[in-house]
Amino acid sequence: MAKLNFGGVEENVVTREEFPLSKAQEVLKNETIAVIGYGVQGPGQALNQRDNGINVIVGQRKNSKTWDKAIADGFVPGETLFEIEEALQRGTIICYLLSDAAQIELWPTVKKNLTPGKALYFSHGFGITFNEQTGIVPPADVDVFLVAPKGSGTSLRRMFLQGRGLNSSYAIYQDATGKAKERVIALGIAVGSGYLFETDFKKEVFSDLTGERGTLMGAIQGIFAAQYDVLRSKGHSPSEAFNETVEELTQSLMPLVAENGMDWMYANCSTTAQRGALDWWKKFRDATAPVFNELYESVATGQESKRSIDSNSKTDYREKLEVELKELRESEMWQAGKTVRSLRPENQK
Ligand SMILES: NC(=O)C1=CN([C@@H]2O[C@H](COP(=O)(O)OP(=O)(O)OC[C@H]3O[C@@H](n4cnc5c(N)ncnc54)[C@H](O)[C@@H]3O)[C@@H](O)[C@H]2O)C=CC1
Ligand SMILES: CC(=O)[C@](C)(O)C(=O)O
Ligand SMILES: [Mg+2]
Ligand SMILES: [Mg+2]
Repeated sequence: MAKLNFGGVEENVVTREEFPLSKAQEVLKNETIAVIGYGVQGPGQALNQRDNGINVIVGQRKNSKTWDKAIADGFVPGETLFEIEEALQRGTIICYLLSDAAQIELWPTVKKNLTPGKALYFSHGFGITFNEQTGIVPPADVDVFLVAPKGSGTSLRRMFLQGRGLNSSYAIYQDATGKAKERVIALGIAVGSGYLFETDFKKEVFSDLTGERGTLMGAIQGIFAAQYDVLRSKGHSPSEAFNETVEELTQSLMPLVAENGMDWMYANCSTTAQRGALDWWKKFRDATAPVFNELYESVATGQESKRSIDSNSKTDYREKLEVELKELRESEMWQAGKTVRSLRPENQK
């Protein structure tokens, strides 16, 4: 555990230095990690664990697309790939990586197989925090914890293969065995986390639901669309509007922010741009703060979780999501983006 200063606030974090992979392997050496769900997080976490020498198996619905995906990834039916109930019986740590809505439906089967001393692992605080909506109340004699990668499972795997690591939060909800902390940290390292920071189930889900509806996915699409539409309404071409709204950000400026912070990115732009950005950013902050407060309230009161469960429990939830994703994809802005991406020199045939 390292104590680091985050903008004046001291936090305990876990780095690979004081909890190396060898220690994670030692902690987990007698465990069978059963990854239930092979959508986005499932593959990333299962493959990284396997590459890290952890005894991991996958539980999926037989002859489903994701069953076939697990086979294509090298999991072997009857050896490391099982139908869900058998994987639950074999697993000593159950990684519950179905979609949050699907976790509700399967919970009775999972609960039945949570025998004393096992552990129930999540990558989101959703099911436990909103258990009045989900019904997910674990038995008292099992460990319950989470490792929440702060990013897509696809990135978790890509970064692992590049020798990098996606940061994760971790939280312990129940420590029935007295070993919950070492189990959760070991798993955090085994799934390929960069560093681990501590949270609790409620803070993880409140922040995560806010972030994905806010700057990470929802607000960013909204601000892109607003600027693009204004530029187009003033007669700017799609190329000019898209490059000025998205392409320059993703290709040039965000990598500079990632490298060394916002002031570094500003300092690598013109002084004209710096003056303007420093004059305007607070205006955007003040205009959006009320929306973020409304969003957080909607998360904290369970409205967002209810909306997610109601929508994503319907049998045609994926088709419904695809209709709206198609609208995004076929919007002028993102159609212009498709052409802009194709014109990147590295994409030229
Ligand atoms: N997508 C991501 O990168 C991230 C996900 N998480 C969390 O990880 C967990 C898993 O998320 P994802 O991988 O995105 O899930 P997902 O939405 O991709 O679904 C995972 C699996 O659940 C299966 N599934 C769906 N409905 C089912 C049902 N009724 N019965 C049996 N299986 C069913 C799907 O076929 C899929 O294989 C969730 O708690 C999520 O909040 C956390 C961080 C990032
Ligand atoms: C990728 C991630 O961290 C999200 C946006 O919270 C999610 O996929 O739920
Ligand atoms: Mg997230
Ligand atoms: Mg999320």
